[in-house]
Amino acid sequence: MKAPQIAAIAVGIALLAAFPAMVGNPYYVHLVETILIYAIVLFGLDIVVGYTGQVSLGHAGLFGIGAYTAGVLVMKLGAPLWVTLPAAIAVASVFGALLALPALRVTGPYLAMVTLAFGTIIQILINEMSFLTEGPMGITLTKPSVFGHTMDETEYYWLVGVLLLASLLVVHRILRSHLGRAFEALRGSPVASDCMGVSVYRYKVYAFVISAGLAGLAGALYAYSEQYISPNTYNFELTVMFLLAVIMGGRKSRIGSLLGAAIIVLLPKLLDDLAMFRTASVALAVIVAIAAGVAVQRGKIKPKSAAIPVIGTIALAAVSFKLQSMTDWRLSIFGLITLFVVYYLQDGIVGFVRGALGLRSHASHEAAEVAALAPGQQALTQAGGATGEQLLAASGVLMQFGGLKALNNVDLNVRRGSIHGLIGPNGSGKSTMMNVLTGIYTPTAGSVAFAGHSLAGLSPAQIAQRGVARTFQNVQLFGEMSALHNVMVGLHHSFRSNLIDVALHLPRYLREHRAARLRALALLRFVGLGELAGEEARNLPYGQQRLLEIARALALDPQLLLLDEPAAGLTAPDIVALRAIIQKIREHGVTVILIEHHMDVVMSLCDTVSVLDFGQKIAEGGPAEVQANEKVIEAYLGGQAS
Ligand SMILES: Nc1ncnc2c1ncn2[C@@H]1O[C@H](COP(=O)(O)OP(=O)(O)OP(=O)(O)O)[C@@H](O)[C@H]1O
Repeated sequence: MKAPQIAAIAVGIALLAAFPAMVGNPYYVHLVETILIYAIVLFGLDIVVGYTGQVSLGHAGLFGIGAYTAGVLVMKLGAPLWVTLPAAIAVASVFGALLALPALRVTGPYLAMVTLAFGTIIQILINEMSFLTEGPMGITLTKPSVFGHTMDETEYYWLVGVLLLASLLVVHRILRSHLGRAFEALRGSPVASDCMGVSVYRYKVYAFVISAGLAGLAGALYAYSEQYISPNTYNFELTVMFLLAVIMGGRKSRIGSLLGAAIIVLLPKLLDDLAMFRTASVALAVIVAIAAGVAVQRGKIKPKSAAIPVIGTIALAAVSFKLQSMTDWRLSIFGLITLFVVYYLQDGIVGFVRGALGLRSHASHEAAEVAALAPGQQALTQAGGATGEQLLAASGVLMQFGGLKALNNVDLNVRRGSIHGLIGPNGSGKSTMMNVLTGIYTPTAGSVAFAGHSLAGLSPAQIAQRGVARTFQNVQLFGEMSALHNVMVGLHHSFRSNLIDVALHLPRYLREHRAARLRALALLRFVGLGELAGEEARNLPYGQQRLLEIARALALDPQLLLLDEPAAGLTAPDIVALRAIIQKIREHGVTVILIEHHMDVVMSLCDTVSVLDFGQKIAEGGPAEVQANEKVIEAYLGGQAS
């Protein structure tokens, strides 16, 4: 972290700590306390929404579970704070795991509906279970006691501040670690995550559990803060507010969460007070005008797109001076502001400001790090096993989609250390074979054995962990992540660190992180992408995206690498470089199955070539032999051959 950043954080913390003394008014202290508590929920919700890309409308329910766990423990057992907070985290985490179950089956609007139902059920249960929760009457609590001393409003505010900072640090560290990269990867491409050994199922559950734990902690803090809890609080409106706050503040950002929390707490208050609303809307118009001016000048956005937010905020400021009373307009203005932010600032306020000021979310010194990398830094490890022995044996593979036999009784035997070509006309079943070998499709009949062990019943992630890596015909990168982080997802298997190691930055995690980073940089250099290590994958040209997929697959330390049309979309010089890369991969003992339409690439690289046509293997042998095979010529050229 750079010195100005550290100074800014120190000033922020000092201001936060001194706030009660500065304002002196308990109402404002309570307001900021609520913002801090909501921010803890939003840190968690952002993991689910911003990082893994799932929708959750169940977080108000989880927040309520935290509040009621603390409330019930205090009411029934007189439990102290050090019991209620961990209990709230634990109970909410268990419910978070339950909430994750539908996310494993459905996505998008369906998931929104299921999580919404979850939240509603929780609210009803709290209402109905009067023997435990006092039902609609609610539970009254006092501020917590520590060592026999009951905290006052300011002391409790400090406690919330400390827990907010602790949550922020832990969440930030998790999201910067291999766990965070796994969350982000499953948003970018679930199928590629699985094929990198990062189980989509497992990491979705982790994300929901961590997120729920934070909601539980925040709920418990909220119970003490309000000193009264009732089921009405944890309703649909609150859950929508939480979601809006993440979107408005800016997803994948802790500052965005804090900003979002401030908006949802302060905006309704602001709309209650006309004078304050006028001042705030003028301030907003000035800020937006300056930000838009800077962005246009730097060429980040076009004047036309800058005009809409500028005009919108100026119009809002003008309207504020026309209004005589806020009462009738409160909800309409709230709705309009929300609509405006969500529609025009799709990356949220933080995303907009970052874009306008040309700031990057990731550090951009990766390219320099590659340049400084020791020449001997190893990219590939030597794959074990005796060259020439059978590595992969697929026999009698049948893959049926309805009436279509995409693969019909196909045998494929691949020797260790070889480059095995798999060719055939379009639609002949090559990619289907890849998907069968990597566990994405379960074959209708037949068997696949890898290194002497059957792959039957294994998930794609388990097959990847056994040493089978792949690239995809339609590139499947994690678009929002840098090239370096894409490769580091492939190195997920090299981490043994758990949540504690990550949260506390224990030596084991730091060692693994450093090693993985160096290895990823070396892999990028290996495929010639060293200069672009810090670039977001989606911004790379198509050909380089293909090379990045190869680097990511190699990060798995595979014994077998499946390349699905790696030369597609590459220029002639790039194809020459690709050939050299594939040769080097083989020299490291990695076996390669190569699907390719560029026949010169196949013929110059492959030791053996198998040819598929209409799902059946029609020929197999050395490149020259296959090229001269009449059935192959017929398949490729149709009737013209004869
Ligand atoms: N999930 C699926 N559901 C239904 N049909 C499928 C599915 N996947 C593949 N197919 C069909 O199986 C056949 C083989 O497709 P596949 O993609 O394996 O061919 P390919 O040899 O890789 O072709 P190309 O070179 O064009 O990529 C095609 O007819 C395709 O439409």
